Amino acid sequence: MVGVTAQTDPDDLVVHMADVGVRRGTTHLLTGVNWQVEVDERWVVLGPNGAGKTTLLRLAGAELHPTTGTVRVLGEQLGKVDVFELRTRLGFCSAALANRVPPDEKVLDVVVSAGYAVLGRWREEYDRLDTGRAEDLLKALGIGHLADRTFGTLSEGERKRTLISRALMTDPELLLLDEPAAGLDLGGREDLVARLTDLADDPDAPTSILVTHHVEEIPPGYTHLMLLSGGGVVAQGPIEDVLTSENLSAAFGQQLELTRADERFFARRRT
Ligand SMILES: Nc1ncnc2c1ncn2[C@@H]1O[C@H](COP(=O)(O)OP(=O)(O)OP(=O)(O)O)[C@@H](O)[C@H]1O
Repeated sequence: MVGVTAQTDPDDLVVHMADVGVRRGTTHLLTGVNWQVEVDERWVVLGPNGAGKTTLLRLAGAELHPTTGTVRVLGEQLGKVDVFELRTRLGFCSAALANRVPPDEKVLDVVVSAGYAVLGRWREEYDRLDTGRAEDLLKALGIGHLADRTFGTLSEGERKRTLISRALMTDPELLLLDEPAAGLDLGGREDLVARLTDLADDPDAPTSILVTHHVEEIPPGYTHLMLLSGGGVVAQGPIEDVLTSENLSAAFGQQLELTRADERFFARRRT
């Protein structure tokens, strides 16, 4: 395996998984995962459908406990910490969350309500500072003009950007993005990749982990890669070491050719 080197104190790691397995009945969703995410790293978790990517992200998001092994997030061990408290330090963005947003909720409220850990309620007296921060985040994601629209009227790309703004609202120490570009057209994907690149380049932005199926969706500025297949780690470490045609072919079970242009990646089947 490439790149497992760090001997950092586990308490200083953002995510620390040791021999982690997740099982449901007789199905092994993840097996033998060892992973260390350090402060300011930007990780991509890549792999085919059913590889275990979302399961891994939910562990890092304190939404799931491991069946075996230990998971520490922001220095706290799952099973020994109040996960509700821990989750206030995390920003999570997923399709599951998008489905829980009431369609008639105002975009600004979707974002500002993150500070109150609620969805679909807009009666709280939001602090002026919170509202200002939410407006700034929407602007930074290029959708400041949509603050007064309702969530249900947004395009898929606009929804994704609203939810990323929401995930950033509480100034999290770890940002978790589950397939942020899923369902976007080419222009929407490229726009989102550009926004995520800006975020990755921002020294004040949180450590982040992004799950995707597609190398084309890897934003420049992301530093590390975990390749998963069949619930196991195929390779992990710095992107430039790990993202190779060979590793990609092993993860996806077919002969793939990886090309790189500037800081972007493209893959196709070898002919
Ligand atoms: N509760 C469960 N019981 C049995 N199998 C499950 C359960 N939850 C998930 N799985 C299976 O575990 C595997 C990993 O699921 P997971 O959602 O983590 O994969 P993924 O890599 O995110 O997939 P995708 O890219 O398709 O979203 C899948 O084969 C899924 O069907």
